[in-house]
Amino acid sequence: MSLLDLVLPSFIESKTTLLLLGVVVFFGYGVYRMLVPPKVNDGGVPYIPAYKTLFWTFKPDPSRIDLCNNVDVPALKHTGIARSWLWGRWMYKINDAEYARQLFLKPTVFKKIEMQTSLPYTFRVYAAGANIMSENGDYFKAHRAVVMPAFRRAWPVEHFQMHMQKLEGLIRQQPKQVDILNIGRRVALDILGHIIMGVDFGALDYTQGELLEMCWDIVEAGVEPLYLLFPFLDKFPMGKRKKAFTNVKRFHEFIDGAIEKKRLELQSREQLNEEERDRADLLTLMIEAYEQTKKQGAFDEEGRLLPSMNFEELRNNTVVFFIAGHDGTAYSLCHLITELALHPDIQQRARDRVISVIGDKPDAFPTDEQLHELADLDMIIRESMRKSSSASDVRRELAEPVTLGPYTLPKGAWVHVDLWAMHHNPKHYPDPHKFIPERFAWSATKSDLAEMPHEHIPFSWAPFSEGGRKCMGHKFAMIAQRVLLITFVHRFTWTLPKDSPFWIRPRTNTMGLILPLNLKVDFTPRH
Ligand code: HEM
Repeated sequence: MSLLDLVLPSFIESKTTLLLLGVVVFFGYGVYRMLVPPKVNDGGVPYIPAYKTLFWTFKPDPSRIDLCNNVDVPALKHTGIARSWLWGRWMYKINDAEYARQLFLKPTVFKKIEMQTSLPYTFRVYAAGANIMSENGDYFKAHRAVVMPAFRRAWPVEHFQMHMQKLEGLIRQQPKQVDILNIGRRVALDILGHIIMGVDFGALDYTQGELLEMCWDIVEAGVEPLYLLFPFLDKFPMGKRKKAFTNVKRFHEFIDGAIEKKRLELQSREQLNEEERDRADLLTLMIEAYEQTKKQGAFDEEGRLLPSMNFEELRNNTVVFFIAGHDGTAYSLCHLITELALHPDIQQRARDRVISVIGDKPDAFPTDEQLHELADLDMIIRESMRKSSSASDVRRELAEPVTLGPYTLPKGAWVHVDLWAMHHNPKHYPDPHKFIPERFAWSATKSDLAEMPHEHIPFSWAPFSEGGRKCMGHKFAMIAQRVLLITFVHRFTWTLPKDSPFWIRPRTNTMGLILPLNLKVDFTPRH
């Protein structure tokens, strides 16, 4: 009789030991799967060891640029594609614009990942359920029929003026060591509250504290790297995470109330005219389109009747506008301020240009025409969004096998364009770590595609994604950044404190939407 025969029976008899053994096998298999990706007949796509991603994600003092430089760009250098561990699974990561082009332009093959079926228990699904961002095919078209009319509009400067004045006042009160993330989030929330729902969140006035806290708690929970890497943890929300789930419930109630109020207002009045439409908030326009499609149905390009959207989905889309819109806008503003603090010469050139158009009176603010005339400032914004894209990636699921260069990826695989790695791919952008707005000089002209120089590779700049599923708020987000840039260079000069760690490299989180960590800036009023 061997030693094993003696030990094993008594070992197995104990239920606790068996349970423990089960847990060890379960987690052991999980760890093994993280270290060794399952074999796939894809033509030999290389893989990035998961421990590397984990190390650069969770190391103290993290930075997305470190993850990009030390893991993504070297791994993708020769192939433009590699397998990577994210969202609790292996997926394909790409940073070659030619591969990205296929993903952007073939939405029926590179489908949106329907989170509510693939990872139904996650915070993201709890917060935003089925919405325009997550749907495919006819369901996406049904959402688009209701959402799109809200975005077919102009964005007059009057939408921004009051918020910019408040922001200016706030900085003037205490111009040194300004916490940029904090003010970026405040201004984004107030602007978005205004344009999405016509609600004043009072973020720049430091009023409405509870509502604000609730929104920020949700926003923070959405970019928590631990849950982005290991989504199964959302099955057991505890502590801070549990509080975030509760806050989502309260936020839903708040939005439901606002929708109901607006519906009643709309019922008691005539249809909106053109001028009212340009001033109306997105929710009002969306409810108008929703009521119309409920009465008359929504149809696709071939005249086929589309499924109808329900009330909950109307709310989900409002939540998505807040989550996607607030974070993207806030963090892009932060990155823009950082780049101009690091590059005083470019800051001054922008200032000279702005003064040449709007003058230098202390309260000068651009008119709509002047805003249009200053479109050439977008090259600074574009370069900032290239160097520090607030969205770090764009993910899709394959509806059928796809060939990318020498590789064939199987049906069902998840593929994501790593925007950071693509925007720092030296093949597309020589000296990718340098801030050179002139790379985008061609984009200042009206017919930008016609003016695009041959060396600029189409689709290599995609902070808003591209193709049929490009960000619906992209025009608004570009204008918001232009207005902020104009206001800031006109009213202030600014720099980083001497001891700022950002002089050496930016400190940011590493997954999801990318935001600066502990960034402080010193402002000096010009008037
Ligand atoms: C600088 C700010 C912003 C950035 C960087 C940004 C980025 C993005 C990106 C990368 C996507 C594509 C996601 C994907 O394909 O998986 C997207 C989609 C979307 N964004 Fe934005 N966004 C910004 C602002 C906004 C704003 C202000 C709104 C609305 C108020 C908005 C609404 C949307 C919507 C509705 C979609 C879904 C489009 C679709 O799936 O067809 N975004 N955004």
